[in-house]
Amino acid sequence: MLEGINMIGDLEWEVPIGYVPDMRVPGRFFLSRALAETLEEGAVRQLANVATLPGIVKHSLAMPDIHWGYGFPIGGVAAFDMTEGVISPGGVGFDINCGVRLIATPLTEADLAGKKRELIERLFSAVPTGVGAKSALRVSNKDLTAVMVDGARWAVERGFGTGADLVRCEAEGAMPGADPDAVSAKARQRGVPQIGTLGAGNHFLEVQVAREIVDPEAAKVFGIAEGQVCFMVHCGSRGLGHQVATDHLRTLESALAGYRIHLPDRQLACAPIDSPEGRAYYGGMVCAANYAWANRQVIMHEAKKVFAELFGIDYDAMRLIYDVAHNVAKFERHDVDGASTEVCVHRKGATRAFGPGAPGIPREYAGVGQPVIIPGSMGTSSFLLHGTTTAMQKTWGSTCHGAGRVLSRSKAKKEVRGKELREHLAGEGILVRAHSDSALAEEAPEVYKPSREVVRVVHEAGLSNIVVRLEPLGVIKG
Ligand SMILES: Nc1nc2c(ncn2[C@@H]2O[C@H](COP(=O)(O)O)[C@@H](O)[C@H]2O)c(=O)[nH]1
Ligand SMILES: [Mn+2]
Ligand SMILES: [Mn+2]
Repeated sequence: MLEGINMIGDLEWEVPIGYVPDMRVPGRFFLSRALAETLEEGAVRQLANVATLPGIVKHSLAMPDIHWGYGFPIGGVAAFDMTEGVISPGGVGFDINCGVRLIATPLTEADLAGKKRELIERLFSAVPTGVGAKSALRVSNKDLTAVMVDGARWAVERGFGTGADLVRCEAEGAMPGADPDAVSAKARQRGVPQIGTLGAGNHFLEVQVAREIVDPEAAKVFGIAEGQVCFMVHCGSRGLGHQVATDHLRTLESALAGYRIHLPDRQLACAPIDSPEGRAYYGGMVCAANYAWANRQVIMHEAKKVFAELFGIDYDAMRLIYDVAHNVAKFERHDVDGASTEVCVHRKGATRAFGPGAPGIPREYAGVGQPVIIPGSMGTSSFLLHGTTTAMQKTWGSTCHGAGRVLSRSKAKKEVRGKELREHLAGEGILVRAHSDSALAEEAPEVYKPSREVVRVVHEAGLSNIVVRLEPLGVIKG
C-alpha cells in the first residue's frame, strides 16, 4: 500500500488532508489487501486532487474498481454543495450515462443447446457494433431533440419496448433539466446516426446464466431464478455524449480564471453549479444522459426480438430487471450532518446503490433497495446486487460499477493474442463475436481486476449486497 494512506477499517482507507496541497476534505476509498497491488499512485493522487475542489462535502470517495481516469479517478464519487460547489465533466466522464441494463428471459441454459452460435450471430447482426457503427433508424434533428428530452420514453413511444420498462430505469429513463441548446451542432451530427448502436471496446451485449442465487428473497423480488438465461447491455451516449463533454470542457476551462478557481490539474475543469457555464454543462449532460437511455432501450428491444424469433418465446416474457447509469452527475437529497440536504453527486464509474425505502427507486423494489448491476468481464462473473442503507450513509448511496481496468489497452494488445483468447473462451463455453480478434485482446478478462474480489469488497463493506452471480455464455463486442 502507498505511503501516507491510513487504513481506517478492514476494507476502508483514508487519504488525509495534506496528501496533496489545498485538500478541503479527506479522501476515502474501499479496497481489500488482495486488491492493494492494483492501486495506482496516480489514481490516489486524482482522488486527493478532487478533494481540493470548491464546495466538496465530507470526502472525496472511490470504490474498489478505482483506476486512473481523466481528472477524477474512475470509480470516483464526490458530492458538492449546491451554493458553494462546482460541477465538473471530469467527474462524469466522456461517455455520459454509460450504463448497464439486465434483462431476464424465460429460457434456461438447456434451451440454448445447439442454438447458442446462431443466437450470438443474430444478435451481432441485429445490434450495430464498432466505433463508427450506424443505426438502421432514420432520425431527424427534431427527433433528436425529443430523444434528448424524453430519453427512453422516446423509444417506447415509437414501439421500442413497453411502458413497464420505464419504471425499471434509473430516473425512469430520462433526467429532468435537458437543455438542447447546450448541445452543439457537431454533437447532434454525431448523435443522429448512432441511436441503437453499441459502440466499441468495453461496450457489450452479453448472454448470461444466473449461476448462483446468493439472496433468494431479493432475487424473487427482482424476478430472477437460478439457471435463468439473462442478457446484459453495456453502452452509453456514443459520439453525442463525447462531443458534449469535449465542448463544455473547453468552455469551463476558459471560465476558470473568472471564477478564481485554481486547480491542481486542468482536467478537473469545473464551474459553480449555479453559473451560466455550470448550468449549460448540466443541461447538455442531461441531454446526453437521456440519449443513452434511449440507446439502451432500442438495443434491448432489438435483442428481445432476436430471442423471441429464435426460441419462439413471447416478447413480453422477457423482463427488464433494471437499468443503471454509472457516469453521471445528479442533484439528490442526502443526509448532511443530520439534515436532508440537496447536493450534486458526481458518479464517474460508480453506480447508484440506493437502499430500502430511498426515494427514486421502483415501488416493486422499495423493500429491498434498488437493483445494482456490476459487470465483470467476458470471461468472469457479473453480479446483480441491491443498494443499502450503509451506502446512503457512507458513499452518497453509491457502489462500484465494474471490476475496473488494471492493464492499459496498449499493454493488453502486446500481452494478449485475440484469436487465442477467443478460442480459449469458446473452450469454456463462452462464444465471443467481434469485428476483429485484435479488438478482443484489449478486453481480455485479465485486463480487469477480479470481479469476485471487487464485489466481495462492496458486499462486505455494506455498500451493496450480492443477490445473484451471473456467468457469461456468449458476448458481442464492438
Ligand atoms: N460481463 C462483462 N463485463 C465487461 C465486459 N467488458 C468490460 N466489462 C466490465 O464492465 C465494466 C465497465 O466499465 P467501463 O468503465 O468500461 O464502463 C468494466 O470495469 C468491466 O468490469 C464484458 O465483455 N463482459
Ligand atoms: Mn462507456
Ligand atoms: Mn461503462
